[in-house]
Amino acid sequence: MFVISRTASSHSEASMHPRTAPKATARTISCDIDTRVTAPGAEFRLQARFEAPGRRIALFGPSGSGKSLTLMALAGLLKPQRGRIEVCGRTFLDTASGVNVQARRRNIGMLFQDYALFPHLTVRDNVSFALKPIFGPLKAAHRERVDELLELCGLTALEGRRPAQISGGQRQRTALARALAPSPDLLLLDEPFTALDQPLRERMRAELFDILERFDIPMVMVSHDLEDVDHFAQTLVAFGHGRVLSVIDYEARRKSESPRQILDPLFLAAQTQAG
Ligand SMILES: Nc1ncnc2c1ncn2[C@@H]1O[C@H](COP(=O)(O)OP(=O)(O)OP(=O)(O)O)[C@@H](O)[C@H]1O
Repeated sequence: MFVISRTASSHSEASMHPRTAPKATARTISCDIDTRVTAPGAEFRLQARFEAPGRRIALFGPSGSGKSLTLMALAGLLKPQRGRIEVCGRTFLDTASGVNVQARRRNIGMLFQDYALFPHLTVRDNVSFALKPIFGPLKAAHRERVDELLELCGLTALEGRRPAQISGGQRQRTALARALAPSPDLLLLDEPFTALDQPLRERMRAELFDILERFDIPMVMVSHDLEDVDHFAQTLVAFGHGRVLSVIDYEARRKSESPRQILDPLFLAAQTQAG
């Protein structure tokens, strides 16, 4: 679907141009779910209701407020007891009519804080994983896509190494390249920078932003980090104690307010609700 410059010598120089115009589908995520998750001696009720426009959506809120569970429901890894989820014009879940699109059919790329790389596979094999047929080698077009992603993410020289033999930032890039390999329609990121030190976090934020823009992929990011939110969010969905407290046009508010002016009251509201 995309052409990546073959002449680029490093990921920072790589250029990628959509061959087609950006997807015209409505870039809205609407979620209205009500479910309980239980663990021995504990139960958590998640009532996440929001409609969020924009290509970069941040789910923001204190620890334990239901952000990751909501992300899992979007991905199809958690089936809510009741509700409806629509992503960019596609209905993924509608419990009233019995619709529940399987996770692997949602065409969603995921990047989690621990990266979940296969430790026994090389960087190249990790990136190729989702494209690999059960038997036989990769198709030529897929091999080319993996080559391009390795180059774009600055991993070509490391393609033969295993996750234990590369740095945290390189692991993060490998996980990102793997998430992008099947040309996902949506990228879900759960605290993707948590494992990185501050200078690397800043660099990876910039690199991820650049890659998302080049691929023109909408994304939903879970974070309770003010700088992550400020770097990425167009729309902010604020969580508190299993509920959505508000949906904010972050980009518009940022024109006249600082991140703290926007985010501090949300944290306060979440704590008040929890208390
Ligand atoms: N599989 C599960 N079974 C039972 N309870 C769970 C399960 N997964 C999460 N929870 C609970 O649900 C609540 C919300 O969890 P969730 O991971 O969505 O929070 P979060 O907002 O993403 O927090 P954090 O920012 O710390 O990751 C927490 O109290 C958590 O302990």
